[in-house]
Amino acid sequence: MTVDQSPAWTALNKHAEELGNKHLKDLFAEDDQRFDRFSFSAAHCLADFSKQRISSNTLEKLIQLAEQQRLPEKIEALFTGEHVNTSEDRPALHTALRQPKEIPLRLGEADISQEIHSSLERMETLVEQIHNGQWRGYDGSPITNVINIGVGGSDLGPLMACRALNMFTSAEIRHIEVHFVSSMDGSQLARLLNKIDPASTLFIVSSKSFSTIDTLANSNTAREWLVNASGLSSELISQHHFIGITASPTKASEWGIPEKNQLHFWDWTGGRYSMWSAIGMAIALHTGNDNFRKMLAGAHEMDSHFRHTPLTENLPALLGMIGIWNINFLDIHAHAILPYDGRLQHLPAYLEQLEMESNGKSVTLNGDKFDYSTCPILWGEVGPNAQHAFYQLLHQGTESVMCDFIAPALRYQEYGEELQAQHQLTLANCLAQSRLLALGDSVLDNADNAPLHKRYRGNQPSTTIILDELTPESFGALIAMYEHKVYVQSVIWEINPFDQWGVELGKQVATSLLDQFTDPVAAKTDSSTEGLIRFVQQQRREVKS
Ligand SMILES: O=P(O)(O)OC[C@H]1O[C@](O)(CO)[C@@H](O)[C@@H]1O
Repeated sequence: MTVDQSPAWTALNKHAEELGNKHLKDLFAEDDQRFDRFSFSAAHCLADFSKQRISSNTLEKLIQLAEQQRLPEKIEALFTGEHVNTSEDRPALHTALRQPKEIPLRLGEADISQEIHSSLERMETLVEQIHNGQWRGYDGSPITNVINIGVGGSDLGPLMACRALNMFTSAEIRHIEVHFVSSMDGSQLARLLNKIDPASTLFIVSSKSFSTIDTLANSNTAREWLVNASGLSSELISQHHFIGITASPTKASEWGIPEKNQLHFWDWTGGRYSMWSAIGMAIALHTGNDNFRKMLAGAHEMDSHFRHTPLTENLPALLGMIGIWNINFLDIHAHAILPYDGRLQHLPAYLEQLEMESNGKSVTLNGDKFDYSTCPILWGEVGPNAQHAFYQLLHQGTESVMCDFIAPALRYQEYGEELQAQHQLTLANCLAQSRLLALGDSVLDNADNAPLHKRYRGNQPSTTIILDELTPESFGALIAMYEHKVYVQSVIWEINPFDQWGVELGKQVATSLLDQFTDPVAAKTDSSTEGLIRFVQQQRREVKS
């Protein structure tokens, strides 16, 4: 029996028939305590669910579904290292990466807490060497530019964190600029190589597998650039200019990263859950080791909340379960991520991978196909900019969309009044948008008289997440909250959120197509692919002649 045939699911279906058509403006009119009833806080975050299309009864029924799916036991299984990643037969222990050293965690014979902390300390030593100018380029220059080469989980987390926590970078380490290169097309790399000095540039090759073609292509180009600039061998260049961060040390060595320049993490760290491991080195380089540790501490705070708080007040559990309500019972399949703080500009892209690569699945843990919906389509943008781009669709389009509004309560405390006023303006916009999305033009007195093209129907559900301030701690907690939300949903849908088989075949097909560009009689494909390759070849011939 799949979950959609279970008693708790059936009860929610019935409840959705009764409540589902009720407009948010009526829910607010009936109960002026909605905010108190439906907002919860923990670990620097307040989540206001009152603008979701829920009643207390909805939450009770969602909790019953979570209990029926044994969520509390599954949470414990995650933290204690059970093999929750069934298709790859291993644990998913990202929570262990942010656990304080004193708390032991046995995995088989080993206490992995010790291993994790020695890796962290080794990373910190390298970071210090780079910060204090001890690490030198091939001509003795200290390092001033660091380029993280990685993609997906080996890029998005560190990139997001560096932008989010930029203001915490102290003056002593500002001389190091950290850049990110991910795309295999080479555009980011080409732009950088044109303007930086090879002798003072260090590359961090971040790749769990050390076999991702995007990352290897960029790394090969980078090494070639250094070899050409220095006239030295690639071995010597690798000694001074390449650090490898990986769970596949043999492959890193084969590529040419000397062992002393390698930092390792573990196959039980999923790529998109890895910014807490040595993959986060770019974050420590940019914001300092102490801030990296504060980020881990904030995430750990959220972990403890998730592990020990009853479901009725558990932020990640509620966030996940209300998502389930929207997707599976209110039939909403689009989710917008709207940070009202430019420092969180990369949060939407990060969550796109976290949520869609984790839960974009259609087969249960037992390998059965099912009929219910799973992960919705996520996208987003910094809220104030999105207002001038796609909010038209949110307010007047035909699609139901659930939104997450995210903002800090306090900002610019140490700056002048102008910037503080800008923050207030931003918050006012954030609250205005969620209010209008929920209530529609009932916020006006005489909206009924307006022509249809000026009407706002409202009833678009949203959650507002307010951080006390954006700090390394609150940022860590926020991201951990979303990680756990994804896990909660996977437990309900009975899917494995820790594998990503859906990205493998594309890599294989691309490899085989590469031959087609040079050998036109290579294996047959399809008329579109062949036609497009012919067109590219023809363009090349014309340029040559
Ligand atoms: O760190 P790696 O092994 O280079 O992988 C990069 C990314 O590629 C993926 O495997 C998808 O192709 C992601 O899951 C991962 O974050």
